[in-house]
Amino acid sequence: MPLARLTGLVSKAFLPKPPDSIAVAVSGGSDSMALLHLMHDLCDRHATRLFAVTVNHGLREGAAAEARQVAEHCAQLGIPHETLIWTDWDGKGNLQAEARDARYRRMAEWAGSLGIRSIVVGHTADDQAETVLMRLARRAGVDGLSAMPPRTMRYGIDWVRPLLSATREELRMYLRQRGIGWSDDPSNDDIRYVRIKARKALAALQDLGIDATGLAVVAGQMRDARVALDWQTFLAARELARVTAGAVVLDERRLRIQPEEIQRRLLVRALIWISGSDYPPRRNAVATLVAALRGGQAATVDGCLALRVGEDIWICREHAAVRDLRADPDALWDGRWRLRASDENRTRDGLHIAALGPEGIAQCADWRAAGLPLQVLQSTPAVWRDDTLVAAPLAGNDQNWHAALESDEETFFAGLLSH
Ligand SMILES: Nc1ncnc2c1ncn2[C@@H]1O[C@H](COP(=O)(O)OP(=O)(O)OP(=O)(O)O)[C@@H](O)[C@H]1O
Repeated sequence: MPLARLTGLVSKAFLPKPPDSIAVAVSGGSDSMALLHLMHDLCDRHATRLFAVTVNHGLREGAAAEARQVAEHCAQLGIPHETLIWTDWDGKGNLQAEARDARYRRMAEWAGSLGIRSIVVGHTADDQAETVLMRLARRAGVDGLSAMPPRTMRYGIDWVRPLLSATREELRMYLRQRGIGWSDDPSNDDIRYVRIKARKALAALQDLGIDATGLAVVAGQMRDARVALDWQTFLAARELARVTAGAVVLDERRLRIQPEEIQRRLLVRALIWISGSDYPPRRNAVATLVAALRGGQAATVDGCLALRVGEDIWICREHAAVRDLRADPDALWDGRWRLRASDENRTRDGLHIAALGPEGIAQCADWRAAGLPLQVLQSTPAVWRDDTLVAAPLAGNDQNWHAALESDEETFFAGLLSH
């Protein structure tokens, strides 16, 4: 009897009880229609206000009619429903990915305007298994194979996926038992999409006894392994890492005795924290960087520079990656530095901030007194008037200006645990 199990899955996702108001994202397909009903029952029991939302991407004939059907269905259940229209695609990039991203953004904006902080989505064990297969094809490691998490914070919304261990068939059985219909998206049969290829491959793997539930369990275990690795990386970082002048400094001898995966994770997190990138650098790029450092060489990746200085490895911004940046002196510089003048009355006209770079060092006679490696100092912010250096706070040449990181050492350490 699937009902009790499915009811249990949605209540478990919101223990001890759901928030006062919550939204469910309904495409009109079987997964999200089942989710709509399961959430309706749950919210009824807890007097939670449930809202529903559908995004019409306008990409298929029939999309508007499907959205209308969802709206009518919600009206019968007494659930306020909104259809959001997405017509902004500029023809660039991957349509599927663009549509997904736009969908999440639009739904987040809509929820924010109603004061809703959580949106429930209907990803299933089948979606999870397809994701695992696609990631295997891309030679993913523990992180990639952990597939979709049960919750994600994105665009200020807590996205909840309570059905990750339920199969599509289970949900369809639930709908049939209740006499509820759903729409079938014809693109779900379009073999040009990698996801649909993975779906077909999954069907073929049944003969080997590999099914969606089994692969979803693997994804869950990978997620646990990932959390354990993140903790191990965090504890290692506390032992051997520190932040100085916006750079991450690693004690090379202590780093070397860590398992390779921990070394890699620590380097990756340092690179992400410094570059501000949303994505980790490619595996090959990190492997090349590790090899270079072992050989005592410096290497660059994603606008960052890693170099060996005595017993330490310094990872800093590559000054050339930010040297052309021009901003007003009060702006956030390179996504993480904020400059302040102690004398607020001094004129700022004609000033801009750019990396100190070799040109700045050339105008900074006693930069060595700062005790920082040359390359690190070059990547720090400096105040300029045209080509003339006005202040280089980290080189200590003008006491009137101070530079502070918006994202400090604690943020770096916390970032090691938040994935
Ligand atoms: N157009 C949409 N409008 C609102 N929510 C959507 C939309 N498309 C997807 N979602 C949400 O994201 C979840 C997963 O999306 P996915 O693309 O895997 O689903 P689908 O195959 O389009 O539909 P379903 O999961 O309902 O069968 C859906 O279950 C639903 O909660």
